[in-house]
Amino acid sequence: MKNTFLGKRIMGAVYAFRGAFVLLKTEASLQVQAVIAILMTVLGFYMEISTTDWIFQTIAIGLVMSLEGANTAIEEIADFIHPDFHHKIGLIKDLAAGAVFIASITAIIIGVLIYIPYFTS
Ligand SMILES: Nc1ncnc2c1ncn2[C@@H]1O[C@H](COP(=O)(O)OP(=O)(O)OP(=O)(O)O)[C@@H](O)[C@H]1O
Repeated sequence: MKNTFLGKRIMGAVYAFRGAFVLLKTEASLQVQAVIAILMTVLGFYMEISTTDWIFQTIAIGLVMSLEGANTAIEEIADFIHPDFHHKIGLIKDLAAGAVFIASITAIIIGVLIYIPYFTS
């Protein structure tokens, strides 16, 4: 079963699920983002936002959390290949963190654009 096409896809999903679980269990910034995601979901139900708004909110949450996961993987690779201080490693980590920062600003703007009409009507 493990060497069949379907078996390999299932095992890939299991490994990916394990990675997501490790991220949630160990990464403080991802835990904070998960709490914010839950709060925004509760707010979405409370304000009864539209399906389109749910789509944008879900994409914004997924974008930030998945980029945070990629950022963590990049940090792990950087520490593995060069555990000592090096300006290139610093730059690589800053660039990866910068990507999460851009996604976070985007998510905040999306959130403001979604909820302003609900709070002002
Ligand atoms: N080996 C290194 N060489 C040079 N600069 C580094 C190195 N490690 C970290 N830095 C600098 O410190 C910053 C923080 O790095 P760190 O690995 O502690 O990530 P972090 O932002 O604290 O993320 P996390 O809390 O998820 O580990 C980097 O963005 C980089 O500027």
